[in-house]
Amino acid sequence: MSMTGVGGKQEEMEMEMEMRAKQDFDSGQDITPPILPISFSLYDSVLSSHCSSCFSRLPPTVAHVPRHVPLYCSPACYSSHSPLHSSSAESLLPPTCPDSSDLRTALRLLQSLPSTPPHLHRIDGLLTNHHMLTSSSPEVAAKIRQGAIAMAAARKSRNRDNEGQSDGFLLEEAVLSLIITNAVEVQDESGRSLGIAVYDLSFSWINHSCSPNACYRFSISSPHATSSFREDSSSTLRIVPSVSGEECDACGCVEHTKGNKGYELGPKIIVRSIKRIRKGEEVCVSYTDLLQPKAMRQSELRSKYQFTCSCSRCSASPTTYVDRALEEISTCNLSFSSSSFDHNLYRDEASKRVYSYMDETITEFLSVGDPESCCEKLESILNLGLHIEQVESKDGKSQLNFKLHPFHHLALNAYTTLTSAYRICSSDLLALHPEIDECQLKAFDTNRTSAAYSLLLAGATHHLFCSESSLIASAANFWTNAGESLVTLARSSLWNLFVKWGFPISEVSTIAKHKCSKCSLMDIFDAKSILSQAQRVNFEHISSDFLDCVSNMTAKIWRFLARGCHYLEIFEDPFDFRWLGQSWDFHADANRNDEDSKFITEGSYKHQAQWYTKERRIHMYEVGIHCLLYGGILAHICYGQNSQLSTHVLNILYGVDSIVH
Ligand SMILES: C[S@@+](CC[C@H](N)C(=O)[O-])C[C@H]1O[C@@H](n2cnc3c(N)ncnc32)[C@H](O)[C@@H]1O
Repeated sequence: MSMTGVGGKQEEMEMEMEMRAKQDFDSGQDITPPILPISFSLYDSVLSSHCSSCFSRLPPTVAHVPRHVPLYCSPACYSSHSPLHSSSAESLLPPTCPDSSDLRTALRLLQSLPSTPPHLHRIDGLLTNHHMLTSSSPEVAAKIRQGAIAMAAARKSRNRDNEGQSDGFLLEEAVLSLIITNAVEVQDESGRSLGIAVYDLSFSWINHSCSPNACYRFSISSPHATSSFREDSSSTLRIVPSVSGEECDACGCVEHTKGNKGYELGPKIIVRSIKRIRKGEEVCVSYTDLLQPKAMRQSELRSKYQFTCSCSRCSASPTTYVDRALEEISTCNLSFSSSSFDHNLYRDEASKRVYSYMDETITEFLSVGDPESCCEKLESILNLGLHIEQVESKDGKSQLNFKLHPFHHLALNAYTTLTSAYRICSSDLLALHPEIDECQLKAFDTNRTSAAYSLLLAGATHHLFCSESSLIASAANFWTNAGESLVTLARSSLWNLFVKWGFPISEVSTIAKHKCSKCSLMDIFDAKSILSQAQRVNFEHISSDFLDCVSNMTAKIWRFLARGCHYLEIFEDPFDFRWLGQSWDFHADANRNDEDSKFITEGSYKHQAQWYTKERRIHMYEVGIHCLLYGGILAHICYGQNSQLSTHVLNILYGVDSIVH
């Protein structure tokens, strides 16, 4: 079989497709309806906890389920999905396949195709990149070939009479390549990865940009769910296919949104604008993590999707501020006097070493689960940096020290991990010794440090978001997390400890009683339509009012939150980074005042309790509310009013408001 197949015009098949806006959009508008997948599969690791058809979470079960047997939440899911599972031959895949979700998704798609589709470069309009992928690297080619062999073997044993089998594995290879090129990872509301899905042209023809004007979200709901968070499926597709800027007549193929293979259920995808988009402008989403520096993004896009990104962010000259910050490492020469020495030579080496050290630490934490050791190791690299010796010169050996800039992408990853590692330390302490006061105080303090890291992460990401607005989804998530940490801590029953010791600490009240008189965040958030409000008031004003307000309030608690943590104490303010120059370096003790030193060194734990005042509790609560409201507004813009993140914010703010333990 030829690569471009029989009877097709090669030129036509090899055209690069893209999607363009049918009309003008403001940021925060759905530009597609919820689109059903044409093929999808859960990851092996969640097969026993999630419905294989709609991806919703199953109630916990004690029954032993054999590996790779799909489970369903309802008869509707069973009848929608089970026949395909049986006919696609996926149960005949060798049990040794590592994670077979790619192969299962490919087998399901294959099942609905004619045995010899006319083209292997595009199948059902979707680009396979087969030729590029199989000629790019021997490893990728081998992986595709092995997968194709396993798929062909499974199909062969299903059709014992070998009916419809071709001699080679080209079709299997092409479909597997299509999955690699077009599949997206499906995540639940908490960001947990559940599996992969492939959508029809209306989504799959959207190209990538590192400064995209659109993002996507998933709608996962069980057919029997009574939840009110159903997506509005009445909206229409408001983007059109185009070839090099010219609208093309393929529109007919994208008008249907039910999934062209007849799936009635499955994780739906919705595309939404995150910037203003003019009619006719290309709509792009991101295929990669936008908080990675340029070199990492480019390398991932090249190896996975076979293209070199030339978007505005990648081709900016000089490199954008955000991309410089994400990889900024300061170099300090500890014992070498020659100024002619080229530090850059060692910078790449240092980056690699720091990367593998952090990667190992985080992987170890996720697998072994030792949060204390993880915190110690990550903070040591953040504080002390990495020393590289062995620099030979005419003056002898030298020692260089490399430190991550606080916005370095590895530092941002470290803040995320430290937030959860400190939180786990706190619950471990409470679970072990719930009755011992010292342990409760320690648990409170580790939670305080966790909240401080989440605030620093939100502040740092916000700083980058101000220069690169497509980072809105990260900003929404990090502000929400920071808000949740602070509000939870302010509501915590651990404050009773200080009351017990005779410190008058009143409980925090309802959200409404803490309405801020200086900003209108709560009104904007409470308005039925946040978005039209946000647009009217002008989003930039909302952001700057929020930052003014939250900075003023945080100034009253930051030292308290950061206390006792060497790295956090370096930051005088988690939102003001103007003091960080290009060649930044820090002296951890520089910002610590006498009061702070006393706090760390002096007296018994009861003596220290005087720092935990009702004013601090209230400020903490109010900062938390501000972060949640702002995170909720951002979430609304990038995910929509009924999205899981917006609902989560609402639940924290109002759902459990009356429950103050
Ligand atoms: C999901 S498809 C997108 C639609 C595709 N352009 C088409 O013609 O069908 C992904 C593939 O599109 C191409 N692509 C996507 N974004 C691109 C970009 N920014 N620059 C160059 N090629 C891109 C790459 O070949 C990639 O593997």
